[in-house]
Amino acid sequence: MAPEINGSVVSATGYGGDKRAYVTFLAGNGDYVKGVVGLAKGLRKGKTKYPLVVAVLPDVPEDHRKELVEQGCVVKEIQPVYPPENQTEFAMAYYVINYSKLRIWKFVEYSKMIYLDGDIQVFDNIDHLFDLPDGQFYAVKDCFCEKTWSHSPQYKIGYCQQCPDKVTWPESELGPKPPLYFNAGMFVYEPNLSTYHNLLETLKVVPPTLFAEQDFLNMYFKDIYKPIPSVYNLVLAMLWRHPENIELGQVKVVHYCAAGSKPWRFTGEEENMERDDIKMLVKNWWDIYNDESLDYKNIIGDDHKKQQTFQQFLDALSEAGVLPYVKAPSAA
Ligand SMILES: O=c1ccn([C@@H]2O[C@H](COP(=O)(O)OP(=O)(O)O)[C@@H](O)[C@H]2O)c(=O)[nH]1
Ligand SMILES: OC[C@H]1O[C@H](O[C@@H]2[C@@H](O)[C@H](O)[C@@H](O)[C@H](O)[C@@H]2O)[C@H](O)[C@@H](O)[C@H]1O
Ligand SMILES: [Mn+2]
Repeated sequence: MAPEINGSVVSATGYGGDKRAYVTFLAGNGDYVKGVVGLAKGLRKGKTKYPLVVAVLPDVPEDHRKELVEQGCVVKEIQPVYPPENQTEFAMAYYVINYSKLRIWKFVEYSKMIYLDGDIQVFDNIDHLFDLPDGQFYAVKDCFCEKTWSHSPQYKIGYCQQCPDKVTWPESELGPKPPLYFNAGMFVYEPNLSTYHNLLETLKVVPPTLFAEQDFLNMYFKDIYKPIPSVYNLVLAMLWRHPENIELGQVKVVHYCAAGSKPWRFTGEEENMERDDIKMLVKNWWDIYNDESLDYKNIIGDDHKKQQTFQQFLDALSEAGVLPYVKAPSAA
């Protein structure tokens, strides 16, 4: 039995025991904070049992952090991670900041986490994914058919893992078929300090490529990557690229990554944004974002709020190294 401090359980290894949480990443002082607020409210609507941790870069302003705490998020500041100097053109210039996502491997006060991009919405309870067997890296297969892939060999020959029989991979010209490739907007993983340090050391010697940290994570975890169904991360382009692979009514998680699809910036002018299913998914996102009954302040009673504040106080002490991870006594 782990030792106790002031009646609170301290996990024996200073690690998270069976502590679980969702985690997302927020950078800059722009409008992605709306995505994270929407995600917090969507997880609450699905009655998740677990908190949402937000890893924020130093450039996230105080008012955005305050809004996230008021929405019940656990805000943790991280330092940026930059890839080695290189002339690489990323598919999107801003992808360079996405390497900072790697900091989430050091959140070892949690034993298992589900990472979700800030442009993702969860429309159903997916807590059961935390029960997937340890030791694997779970994520959804990506699609190579969008223009963002136009510099890749896959795109140039019309090959996509979503329909591997459509174009046979030309082994004689391009070598062995690439391993299955996941979209890094959503994944189930276990924080671990030695993995964290090894990720950062490996990054120093791996030249950056088109899809930045997504490519890097695919290379790093290729031996333990386990695909999970697209219902857990609907990359929107699947709706027009591989409709035969999608049953929209079954989708639990939607990833607004297609060009022009970010709900909080939606104009409907970009290609495919005039589609009825896209307009419906954007409306579904706004319905949650605007639903005041899902605001944290309207959900909890005062004693829970005190408990939340006390836990954040303990988190701060543990983060400062004053205490190993300490779990506040349950309010129940
Ligand atoms: O200005 C930015 C750009 C990105 N992000 C975070 O980085 C993630 C990955 O970027 P994005 O989702 O735009 O990439 P995509 O999935 O569209 O390729 C976002 O979801 C946010 O969580 C952010 O906070 N601010
Ligand atoms: O930094 C690289 C990013 O690569 C991925 O986004 C891509 C990918 O999904 C392509 O397949 C789509 O075509 C494209 O639109 C989309 O931007 C991740 O979603 C994101 O979290 C992040 O890792
Ligand atoms: Mn995304």
